[in-house]
Amino acid sequence: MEQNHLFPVFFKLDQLQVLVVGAGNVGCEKVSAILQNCPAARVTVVATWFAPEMAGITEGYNNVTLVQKEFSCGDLFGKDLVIAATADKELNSCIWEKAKASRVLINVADTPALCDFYLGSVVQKGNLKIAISTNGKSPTIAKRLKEVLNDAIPEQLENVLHHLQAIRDRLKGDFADKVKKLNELTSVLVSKD
Ligand SMILES: C[C@@]1(CC(=O)O)c2cc3[nH]c(cc4nc(cc5[nH]c(cc(n2)[C@H]1CCC(=O)O)[C@@](C)(CC(=O)O)[C@@H]5CCC(=O)O)C(CC(=O)O)=C4CCC(=O)O)c(CCC(=O)O)c3CC(=O)O
Ligand SMILES: NC(=O)C1=CN([C@@H]2O[C@H](COP(=O)(O)OP(=O)(O)OC[C@H]3O[C@@H](n4cnc5c(N)ncnc54)[C@H](O)[C@@H]3O)[C@@H](O)[C@H]2O)C=CC1
Repeated sequence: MEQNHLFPVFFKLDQLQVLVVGAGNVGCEKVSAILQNCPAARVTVVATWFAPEMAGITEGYNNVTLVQKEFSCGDLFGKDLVIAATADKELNSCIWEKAKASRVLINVADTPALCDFYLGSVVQKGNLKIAISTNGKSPTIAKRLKEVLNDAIPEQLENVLHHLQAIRDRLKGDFADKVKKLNELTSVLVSKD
């Protein structure tokens, strides 16, 4: 079977600078996804025009800056991640070239080959977060699977996480002891009986 070789990580976007170029449907979706996951994300959106929805999506977020202008190389300065979401293929690959030259990680929304990273479909239940990727095969299936998992995961899991954190903080002994105790305590979750 083919395998998905993407390596998943969870970014702290309140400690990083994100640039989104383009504020049409796709730019709006990406900014919305970022803010739903990390309301304190530091985001700059550069676009020649802004879809009206962008105002609503970013309203009240003083960590988001909207700049109406054409993209220029200087926009990448000080950025950690870039999402190119313009409908102009040539411009997207120009942004890609400049990002690579500056060693800024880039996602070109319409061109998987020019993505250093993909956005995932995200299940969120309190402190739990599950990111789903189909290796770019079908984002729609990722979205559906998110809905299935969202329904399947009980709300009470949040309580379990809080209790486990309290136990984890209280456990004495060395690292190996703690690992053993925590594994014993949670074994019931995966027992076959
Ligand atoms: C490779 C990737 C790169 C990236 O964007 O990061 C990528 C690429 C492309 N998406 C396209 C289309 C659509 N994308 C969505 C939706 C989502 N797309 C997302 C991620 C990713 N999309 C990355 C792979 C993730 C993986 O590994 O599975 C999600 C999960 C996360 C997010 O974007 O936040 C989010 C669901 C969020 C949610 O709700 O849970 C829908 C459905 C919808 O909106 O309902 C459609 C229309 C239906 C269709 O075309 O399938 C096109 C064609 C563009 C065109 O034809 O013009 C390309 C380009 C191509 O494939 O060549
Ligand atoms: N990865 C994904 O999830 C998906 C990707 N796409 C792709 O994403 C791309 C964007 O699609 P839409 O948002 O619908 O396009 P759109 O035409 O609605 O918006 C394009 C945006 O780019 C901006 N822009 C254009 N030239 C610019 C420049 N020189 N400098 C700064 N900003 C500039 C415009 O001002 C506008 O805000 C398309 O190529 C589309 O195929 C489409 C659907 C899903």
